[in-house]
Amino acid sequence: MDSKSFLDKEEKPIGVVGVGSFGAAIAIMLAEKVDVLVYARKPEIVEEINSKNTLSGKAIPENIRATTEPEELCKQCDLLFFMISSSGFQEVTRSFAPYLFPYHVIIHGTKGLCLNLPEGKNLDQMKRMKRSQILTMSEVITEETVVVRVGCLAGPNISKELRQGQPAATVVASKYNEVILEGQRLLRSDKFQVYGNSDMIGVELSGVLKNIIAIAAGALAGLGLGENAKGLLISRGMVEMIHLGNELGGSIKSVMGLAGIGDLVTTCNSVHSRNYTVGYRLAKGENLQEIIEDMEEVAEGINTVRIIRAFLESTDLRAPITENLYKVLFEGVPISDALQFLMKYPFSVDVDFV
Ligand SMILES: NC(=O)C1=CN([C@@H]2O[C@H](COP(=O)(O)OP(=O)(O)OC[C@H]3O[C@@H](n4cnc5c(N)ncnc54)[C@H](O)[C@@H]3O)[C@@H](O)[C@H]2O)C=CC1
Ligand SMILES: O=C(CO)COP(=O)(O)O
Repeated sequence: MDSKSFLDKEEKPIGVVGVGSFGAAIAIMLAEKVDVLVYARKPEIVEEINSKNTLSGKAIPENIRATTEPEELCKQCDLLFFMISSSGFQEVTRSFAPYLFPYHVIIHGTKGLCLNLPEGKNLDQMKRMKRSQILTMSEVITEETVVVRVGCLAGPNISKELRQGQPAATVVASKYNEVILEGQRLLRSDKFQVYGNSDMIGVELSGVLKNIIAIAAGALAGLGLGENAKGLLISRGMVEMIHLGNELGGSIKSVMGLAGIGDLVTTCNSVHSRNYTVGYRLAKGENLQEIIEDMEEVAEGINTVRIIRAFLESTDLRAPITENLYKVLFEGVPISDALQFLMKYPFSVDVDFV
């Protein structure tokens, strides 16, 4: 593979928007090959990176520089990795939009959903939602900017493990082959494998939907249940992801790949997963509000459960794990009752999706 970028003869820095846990891990991996310019909204983070070459007190490569200015990032970089949690994604995308041109490429790493609701409406008021009212992050980018070549990054990528240099793999998905090739060129290393997939929506949805099942897996662990129960949850969770992903516009095949079943197994087994941790703490008796207030980072699955529950109301589809988790999270149903309901649910066909 050509070691030069398809974007420009001269290698420009690569932009990383957001240096939370995942953004920092990706910026550090990119810095092994190219110069990196990161955007952070807090001046003290930018100051720390530029003056000390550290982030939260930990050393980072010298070729990572930082700015608080979207305009500077867009001027200096042709390719930007958007690594913002879904709650801030629309706002940040809008702040970049005036400086983006059709030659820019954006690859995002966000495993959440945004909403496209009429003026003045919010999720609390929406009992049911149509697909057109739900946006994946690639849809946000396409809606808010003139950028055409959009991609996403999803897979079993617990950032703590990536920062430790442990082996892992991811999927770069895009309708545009050059976006996939560029993602592979920039991220692939002896420790990091990068697969390509042209079903971007399916890959995005896989990363989004597995968070629901990861919360449920944490709850099972918190209840002290064993590996048989987890095997049941993961396999039924995968079936639920397949049907939901398909209804939302993704391909079944993507759920069966690294971004689907791969990430599902990882997050359902990792104490480093925020979503798993939410479920675990709920099962130990804490309430959701306490957990959210106490967590520094976002567990995307909580909001995803609400959005998917409202989406289900506009379809004939049943998603028993999601529906029961909604009752646990937002209607005060005890986890043990939800589990009993699932044990009695008339699942009968093992494989009904091929
Ligand atoms: N941490 C992980 O292991 C992985 C996380 N992800 C996904 O990546 C996304 C980000 O996750 P983390 O980095 O872990 O979260 P985080 O909470 O550590 O970082 C989120 C970043 O978004 C920025 N941000 C949020 N709202 C903003 C706003 N309105 N304006 C400007 N900046 C804003 C924050 O400042 C921060 O830099 C999530 O969707 C998550 O599901 C994906 C794979 C692995
Ligand atoms: O998606 C992840 C790893 O692939 C991270 O999961 P959490 O958001 O649950 O920490």
